[in-house]
Amino acid sequence: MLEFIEVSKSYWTGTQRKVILDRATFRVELGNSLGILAPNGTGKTTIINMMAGTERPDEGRIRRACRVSFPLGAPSTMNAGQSARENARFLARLYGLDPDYVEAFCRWVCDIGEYFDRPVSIYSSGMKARLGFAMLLALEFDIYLIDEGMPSTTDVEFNRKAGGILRERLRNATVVIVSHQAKTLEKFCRSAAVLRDGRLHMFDTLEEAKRMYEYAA
Ligand SMILES: Nc1ncnc2c1ncn2[C@@H]1O[C@H](COP(=O)(O)OP(=O)(O)OP(=O)(O)O)[C@@H](O)[C@H]1O
Repeated sequence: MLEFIEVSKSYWTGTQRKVILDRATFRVELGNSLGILAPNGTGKTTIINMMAGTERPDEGRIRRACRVSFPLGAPSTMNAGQSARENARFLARLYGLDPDYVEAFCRWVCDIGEYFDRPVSIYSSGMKARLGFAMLLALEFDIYLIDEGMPSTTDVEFNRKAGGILRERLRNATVVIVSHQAKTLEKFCRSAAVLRDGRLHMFDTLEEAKRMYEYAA
């Protein structure tokens, strides 16, 4: 279970205070994947980063009683000067896993041929997205954090494979996806929330959340 207790977070923009969360209390229960809907610039990434622990709340507490992932696509998960192979093996050592397994898994998921052994700095954005997804799914977490949906590649086959892997993983794990569009959440989330004016409004179904999101838009 991942719990926010009376969490407040805001930024000073230079002229005013931008409130992301205002004494927000909510829980992500294991087995109940959650989608959070919010317009651009309202704080989705900040909330995901607070869930991951890379951003601190100004006030309140965040309890993680399970293994919570780093966010999918977080730039800090890859060393651009190293190859996908080196990144995968480093990640394996960091998490105490077999480097041969993690390398083989990432090589299979990425499917980027000889580029797997070339530095990440020369990859296209689609290749980086594939590697980010592979590195996240190579590790076992109870809750996977995804910012703005699955990797945005144009490769239909990869998208199908990635969706299949995530669905398989969700038999035993939970996902939190933040997005500005409901379509991104449809495939993977059971319940949903809408972020508005510093509050997270929780709903049992995505349909209910969509109604509030679209009504208030
Ligand atoms: N370190 C910071 N200092 C000041 N303002 C910040 C900082 N980080 C984020 N913000 C502001 O806080 C707001 C929320 O940012 P955040 O990136 O969490 O939003 P988002 O909903 O993920 O946006 P997008 O959908 O555009 O990616 C934005 O207005 C952003 O400019």
